Amino acid sequence: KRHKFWETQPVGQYKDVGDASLSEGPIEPPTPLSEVKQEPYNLPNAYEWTTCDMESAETCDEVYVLLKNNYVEDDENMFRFNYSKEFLSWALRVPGYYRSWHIGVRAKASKKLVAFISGVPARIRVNTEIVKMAEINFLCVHKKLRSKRLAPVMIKEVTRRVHLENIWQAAYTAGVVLPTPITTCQYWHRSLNPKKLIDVGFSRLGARMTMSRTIKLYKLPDSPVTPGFRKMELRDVPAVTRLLRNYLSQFVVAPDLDENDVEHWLLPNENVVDSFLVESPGSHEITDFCSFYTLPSSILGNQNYSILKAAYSYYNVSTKTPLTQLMNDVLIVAKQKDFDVFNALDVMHNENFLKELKFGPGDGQLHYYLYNYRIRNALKPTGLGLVLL
Ligand SMILES: CCCCCCCCCCCCCC(=O)CSCCNC(=O)CCNC(=O)[C@H](O)C(C)(C)COP(=O)(O)OP(=O)(O)OC[C@H]1O[C@@H](n2cnc3c(N)ncnc32)[C@H](O)[C@@H]1OP(=O)(O)O
Ligand SMILES: CCOC(=O)c1cnc2ccc(OC)cc2c1SCCC#N
Repeated sequence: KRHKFWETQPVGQYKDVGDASLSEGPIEPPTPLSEVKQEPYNLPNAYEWTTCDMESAETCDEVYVLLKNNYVEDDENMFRFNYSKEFLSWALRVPGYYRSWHIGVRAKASKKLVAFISGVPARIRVNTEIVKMAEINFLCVHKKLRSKRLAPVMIKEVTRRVHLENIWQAAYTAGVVLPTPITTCQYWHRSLNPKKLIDVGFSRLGARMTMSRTIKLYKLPDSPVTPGFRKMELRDVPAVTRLLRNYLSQFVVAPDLDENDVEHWLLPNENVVDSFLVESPGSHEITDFCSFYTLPSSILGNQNYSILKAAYSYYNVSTKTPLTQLMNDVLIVAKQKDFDVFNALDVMHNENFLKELKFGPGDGQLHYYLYNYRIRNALKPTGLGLVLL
């Protein structure tokens, strides 16, 4: 497949795959800041760049509406992600963020927001190297402006603005195959409300299964079973940071999280992220941690339902409680909070609980990418310790 834009970029090219002579690390060296293009890339005449100040409720709402109507849909156009405003604020206003990396495109005449792309700073460890990167997300062009090569301009502009902050690498995911994934993950889904998932057409009644039999199959206890299982609190940040840093050190690619990052990304934030831990009743030692984020989707073209309430597995650490038991407690809490489905990728140690806890494999894949950074050895999802939103 011809990638007229991606063939020009410092990313692993298909022709490089398997070339052992290429070393791990940056593909291109940094440019002297004085040589980075100072002015924005050109847009078609009718459009103009805008920086989206996500601290402004009005701008946050414009980004929310653009994504709600034009962001990612599944292949059967059954769902479209419906990231909430508070979620977008959380995902974009991260410790040390750059407002200039929240980039919009407006139609000059109407001032309507018609496209968006975002970057947030992150420290990502690749093997033993900790690399300052931009995590790129929420790339979106209005449905009416598709296939006009706007995306490459958006990508070059966010690249330029990231370069101006002396950062030369990025991480991103996509459902589409581009040059060249560092690994490819599978989505898995655990029904919590099987009746709704069947009604919307996502799930089908199994052969020789009645609806009541199916509901019984996915039934969960009313409350978690692990002694000492409780919501994470601010006072837990140091212990959770230690637990998580130790756990993530085993993966080839993982975020390098400090207490500030843990407080932002993992402290419970209503309707955005939920996190729990196991505190040993006797020693008060924190032995396990689990978390999920809330990402609803619009249900497209269904008379009875308009929103799918989905929870997405985030970071989970088990050092004492069996991972399967810990994750079953998370499913119990998600059901209590009226989620319809609990989703997980086959990253980290997730494959150890997926089948036993009645997850089913999805038909979508998620490809992970690094920009301007080559990884020497092919990476399996079990070697990946990074969950992007
Ligand atoms: C050092 C810092 C570096 C920072 C930058 C790092 C890189 C960050 C990269 C971004 C990471 C984003 C991560 C992220 O946000 C998570 S993935 C979600 C992306 N968004 C959506 O799928 C929303 C719905 N779709 C759209 O809005 C449009 O279809 C988009 C805007 C996707 C493409 O608009 P369009 O009107 O449909 O298409 P044209 O404008 O005509 O452009 C066609 C060209 O765009 C390439 N394309 C298509 N989809 C892509 C995708 N998801 N990533 C990268 N490239 C993508 C495509 O291969 C082709 O290039 P090629 O000819 O070479 O093949
Ligand atoms: C019921 C299981 O599917 C989803 O939860 C879901 C919801 N909304 C989407 C919106 C866009 C979309 O585009 C790929 C997929 C979904 C999916 S399946 C992949 C995400 C997971 N897990």
